[in-house]
Amino acid sequence: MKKIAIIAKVHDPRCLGVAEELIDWLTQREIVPRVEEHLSKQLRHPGLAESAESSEVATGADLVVVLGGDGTLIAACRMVGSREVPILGVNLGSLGFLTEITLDEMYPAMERCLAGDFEVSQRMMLLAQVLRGGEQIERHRVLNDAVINKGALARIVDMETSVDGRHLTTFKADGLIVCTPTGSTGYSLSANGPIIHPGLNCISITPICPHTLTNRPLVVGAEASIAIRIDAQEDEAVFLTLDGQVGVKLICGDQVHIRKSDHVARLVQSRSKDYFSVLRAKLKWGER
Ligand SMILES: NC(=O)c1ccc[n+]([C@@H]2O[C@H](COP(=O)([O-])OP(=O)(O)OC[C@H]3O[C@@H](n4cnc5c(N)ncnc54)[C@H](O)[C@@H]3O)[C@@H](O)[C@H]2O)c1
Ligand SMILES: Nc1ncnc2c1ncn2[C@@H]1O[C@H](COP(=O)(O)OP(=O)(O)OP(=O)(O)O)[C@@H](O)[C@H]1O
Repeated sequence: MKKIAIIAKVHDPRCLGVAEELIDWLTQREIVPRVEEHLSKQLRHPGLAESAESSEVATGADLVVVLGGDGTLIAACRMVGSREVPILGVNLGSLGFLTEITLDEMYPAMERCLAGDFEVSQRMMLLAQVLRGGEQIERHRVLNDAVINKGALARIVDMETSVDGRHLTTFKADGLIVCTPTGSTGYSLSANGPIIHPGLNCISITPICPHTLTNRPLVVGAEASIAIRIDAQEDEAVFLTLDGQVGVKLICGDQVHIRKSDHVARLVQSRSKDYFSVLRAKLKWGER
């Protein structure tokens, strides 16, 4: 393993410091890492790392090291895109549900990665498309979720939803979360969605505050094709938010199509913890 990319949380002095140390460590092993331009500009010795645009930082890499929190890891998955490069997430954020390697574990984990001795957890992602007047105007890959949400005005949004071309229901709600098993512990969890083990391949459709006594989150198969038609007044703001980080303004009649991506994210696993211990430690699951 010779080509390593480093993606660090922006404007974070702690992440910058750890990145500097990691670059020194890699330099001693005759590896020239690649970093994003914003990080390169802040390094004390920028010559020790190649610099690339965010969209290119993972090109040709054997491993991507993420220094930050869950948000940085999610953003890194978008930068990796379809390349399926293994991602080692080192938690320098607050929760660190997805970035499960601690700073103490970073160098032993790096040693193992360089020796090719590591396991990855393969995570399904979703592809979300927005169609306006039958034309695709947006296309995004997400690790966690695609969320339709109303704007500031407190009006219900009507979302006519079908699965594999069959009518499911018209959700009347504040919004709708369509998430992967990885994303099930994010926003969907807050909307009473189920916790889904990331080893499964499936999609959860979780309404946000539906105005009914009977709606419950629905889990469909990974091959399902979900279509949601937005029915809102002209002056109402409705948004599609991808992984909580990219926003698209929707208008009445827009169709949001969501299905499994052809590509997976590959997260390097910690040797010291498993998914259930992370659930207990980070989300206090099962505590009473
Ligand atoms: N009410 C909510 O719970 C709510 C609202 C908006 C977004 N979100 C989630 O935040 C995600 C974006 O994360 P961010 O860090 O960029 O935004 P953020 O900084 O707003 O973080 C939200 C929190 O969710 C945690 N988180 C993110 N993905 C997770 C996952 N898969 N499992 C468990 N915890 C997770 C983060 O560590 C953070 O503590 C979105 O994809 C969405 O799932 C949650
Ligand atoms: N390199 C990067 N490229 C793009 N966006 C980034 C990058 N680093 C951080 N971000 C953005 O900064 C936000 C905050 O980062 P992050 O979530 O990692 O920190 P945190 O809130 O401290 O940690 P946690 O998510 O574990 O609570 C992310 O949602 C992401 O949008």
